[in-house]
Amino acid sequence: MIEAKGLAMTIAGHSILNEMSFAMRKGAMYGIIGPNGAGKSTLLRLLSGMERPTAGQALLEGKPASAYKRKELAKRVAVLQQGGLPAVSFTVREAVTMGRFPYQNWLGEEASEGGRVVERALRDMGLAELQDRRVDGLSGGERQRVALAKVMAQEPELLLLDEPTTYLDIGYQVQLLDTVKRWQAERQLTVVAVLHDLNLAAHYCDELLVLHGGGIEAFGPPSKVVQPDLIERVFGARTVVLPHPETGVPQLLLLPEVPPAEERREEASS
Ligand SMILES: Nc1ncnc2c1ncn2[C@@H]1O[C@H](COP(=O)(O)OP(=O)(O)OP(=O)(O)O)[C@@H](O)[C@H]1O
Repeated sequence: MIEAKGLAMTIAGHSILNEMSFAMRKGAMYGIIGPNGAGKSTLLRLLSGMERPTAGQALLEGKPASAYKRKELAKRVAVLQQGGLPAVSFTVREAVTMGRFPYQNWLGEEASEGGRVVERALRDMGLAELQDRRVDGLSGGERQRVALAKVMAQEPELLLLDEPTTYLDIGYQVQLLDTVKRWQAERQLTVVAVLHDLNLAAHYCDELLVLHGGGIEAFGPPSKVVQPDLIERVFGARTVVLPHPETGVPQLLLLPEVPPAEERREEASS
């Protein structure tokens, strides 16, 4: 589905991504992880065709994104950018319906199919009750759910998500990723998500691509990648990795250098 061949990006004279090559298969979910500034969003923009690499190629189904016509590309690839939707004055339903633009004629019309897809996207993201509210009056988390419903209304084959759980409380983080995962399974959707929460990444992603120092530090299933030595090398954070008691998925616990607050209070009072 996706193939990076010698993909490299230099911005303002700084090499952000060195030549990297990898392949991602159709219907799987991938997490891109790495420290701040590692080039995760840059890589996502290169995969989507929003930016051109300085060297190499990002291929979608064997063709560079630039070889697709705009609407044809939009039927295949949807991108949820960092920060989601801006505070626009459209209603929630109108904003989600905009996701249907690749299927509309020049008058903005399409066959009845579109209405059903929009209904489902609104329902899946828990937005049915908010559908007549204006987007600029919503909270950051509500807007993020509208942004995801809009990209899903686009019915893409490849969904690129840049930190989709930003602004969401833990309940909605899980709801959003559960929904994406169900879509992935039902529709053979390929998902590539930049995720900062490594525990969520380990739970939801089939494979994790770790960016560090301009290159790929590791690429593989969470059980191989989520290891304390790799996490310390890449993020400079000490951790303990334990299997989740119910799922067995590797989960990280942070090991800060300062002892817990409660312990410090007890020491001070004794
Ligand atoms: N237009 C630009 N001009 C100059 N530098 C840029 C530009 N876009 C990105 N960069 C730099 O490229 C590097 C990678 O940025 P990118 O946003 O891809 O990182 P990231 O891994 O997504 O970071 P974060 O986790 O903080 O969101 C950063 O050092 C950033 O400052």
